[in-house]
Amino acid sequence: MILMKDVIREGHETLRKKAAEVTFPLSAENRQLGEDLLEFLINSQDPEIAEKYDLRSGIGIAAPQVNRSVRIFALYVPNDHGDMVEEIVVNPKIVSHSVELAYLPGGEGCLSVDRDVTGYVPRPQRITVKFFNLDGEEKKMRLKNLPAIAFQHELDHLNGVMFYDHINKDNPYFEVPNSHPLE
Ligand SMILES: Cc1nc(NNC(=O)[C@H](CC2CCCC2)CN(O)CO)c(F)c(N2CCN3CCOC[C@@H]3C2)n1
Ligand code: NI
Repeated sequence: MILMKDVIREGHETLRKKAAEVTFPLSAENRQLGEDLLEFLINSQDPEIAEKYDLRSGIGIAAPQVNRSVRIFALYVPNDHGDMVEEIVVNPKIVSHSVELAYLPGGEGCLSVDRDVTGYVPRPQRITVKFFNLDGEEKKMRLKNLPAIAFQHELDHLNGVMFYDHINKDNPYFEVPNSHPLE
């Protein structure tokens, strides 16, 4: 199982690399990696397991964060209806996105960042994405609000981008035009 000791922290060069696409059929290790990433999120949201193994709670985690520079991440995040978006995402692409932006009023954090970095991270509020599952089947999905923000945060990790790269340097709480806080 993935533990916090396996999560690399800012300053590690892998976090700033562009991760490589994977080919199908997946190697046993890449399949196992995808499963381990999702298992970490589920464990991290279970109060007993999280406490027992000292896990920080997560709704997303990307392979580069455990020092594997491949285009795989996992999501385990509630949507607006409280249903869990539970996905192992391989070779993702955003195919279209809304003009409207959204941001978390409390800002974002990151399992690879051991400090509070304040400020709004404006991202498209709605996205249409394509990716493959572990079996190489292509999936197309429309996401909005928290699942959309999480997907984009994880996709950033595959491109060596950290959430604070998006924060306005001059005014971290700048209300980007046409952006809405997610309550
Ligand atoms: C917003 C939030 N961020 C949590 N952590 N940070 C993360 O997931 C980082 C990724 C997120 C940061 C902003 C968008 C993506 C990890 N990142 O570094 C991966 O690249 C949470 F844990 C969390 N929730 C709300 C839902 N709750 C359901 C019940 O269980 C607890 C859970 C807590 N919401
Ligand atoms: Ni992160």
